[in-house]
Amino acid sequence: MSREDKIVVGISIGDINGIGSEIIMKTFEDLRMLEFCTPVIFASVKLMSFFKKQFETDINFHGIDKIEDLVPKKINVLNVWKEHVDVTFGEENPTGGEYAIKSLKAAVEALKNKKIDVLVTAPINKSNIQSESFNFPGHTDYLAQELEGESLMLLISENLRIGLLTDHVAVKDVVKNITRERIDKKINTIYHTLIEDFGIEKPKIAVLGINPHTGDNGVIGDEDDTVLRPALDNIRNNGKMVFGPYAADSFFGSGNYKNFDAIIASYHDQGLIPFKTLAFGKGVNFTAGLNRIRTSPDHGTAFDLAGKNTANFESFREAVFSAVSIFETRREYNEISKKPLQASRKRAFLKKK
Ligand SMILES: NC(=O)c1ccc[n+]([C@@H]2O[C@H](COP(=O)([O-])OP(=O)(O)OC[C@H]3O[C@@H](n4cnc5c(N)ncnc54)[C@H](O)[C@@H]3O)[C@@H](O)[C@H]2O)c1
Ligand SMILES: N[C@H](C(=O)O)[C@H](O)COP(=O)(O)O
Repeated sequence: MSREDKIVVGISIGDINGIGSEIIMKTFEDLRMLEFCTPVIFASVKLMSFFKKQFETDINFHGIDKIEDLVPKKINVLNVWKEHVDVTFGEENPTGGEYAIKSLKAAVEALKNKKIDVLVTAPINKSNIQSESFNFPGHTDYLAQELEGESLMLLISENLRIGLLTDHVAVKDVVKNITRERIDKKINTIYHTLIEDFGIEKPKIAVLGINPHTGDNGVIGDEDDTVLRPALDNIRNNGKMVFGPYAADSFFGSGNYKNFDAIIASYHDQGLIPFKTLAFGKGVNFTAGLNRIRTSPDHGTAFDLAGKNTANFESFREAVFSAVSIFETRREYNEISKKPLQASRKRAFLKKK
């Protein structure tokens, strides 16, 4: 397989009744995208031809039956299935879930076997994907099982990175999931990803509190004092620049978030509400900490817009750019790390980022 040195970007189709197909095609309609990456869409040529007609685009696909046959400078479509599939835009139904998972499983297999360099996932619906063979609340949890490493859901944009201590966890279960072990693992992951994937030499990390006003000395809950503070003190004593816990309510409004390379929120909405308020449409969801790279847009299936040709594709395009950029930064970091005597090269790498 001649890849002409382009990074191979595998793309899972997501829920076929959502906006996934539209944002993928809008992204690759711009043929300049093919100058720095080779896309492979995991779906079927039949299905993609249906979408092409639906959205009246003149995009050209190159159908392949084996990943080894992919061609650089083409928008490759790997036939993961051959049968006709009914698309019913805007409908949450079992077909949408079934084919989303077929596509995702094939793409993750290719990622594990290094047939693709990075994976960019189009959005899935968390309800219709559930089955006996797939019982995960999202991509992050599935990838954490399939790949190696300690995963972290990390939302990134040009000026903001927010990671989550607990991600797809019901609010009633958040507190019991915030353990010393989890805090150590998540901080370790964000620390290493900032250095290795983003080239930041001495990362500064802020952590948001669990309770309102970080508990106000135990008046509104004591977990900030009994669990979070001791864990962060220990991490600090071991040399990492970790700050907080900060009261979450004023952290973004005050502008304090601009002083850090990344912010760790205690639970999903504490982190994702400010992120999506500040960066929606341009943000990227990166599964950090694993031995392979996966990104996705910062939004979901948007069934209300599906089939209408009005969805914004910029976040998906950013997800492709980010995956490629993280892949290159990590590769460079790993190459330099293999030659520890070249310390000056490593310093230069970290400074130039
Ligand atoms: N990466 C993923 O697979 C992913 C991410 C987020 C949500 N989801 C899932 O998607 C489903 C729907 O979730 P939701 O309704 O909470 O969020 P959503 O992001 O699908 O929609 C929220 C709002 O944002 C709008 N919106 C979303 N994407 C847009 C785009 N590209 N252009 C313009 N407007 C856009 C929608 O029209 C809607 O009004 C849920 O099952 C959720 O779990 C999946
Ligand atoms: N929490 C993510 C968001 O709101 O954007 C989303 O649910 C995606 O999760 P996965 O990447 O795990 O599918």
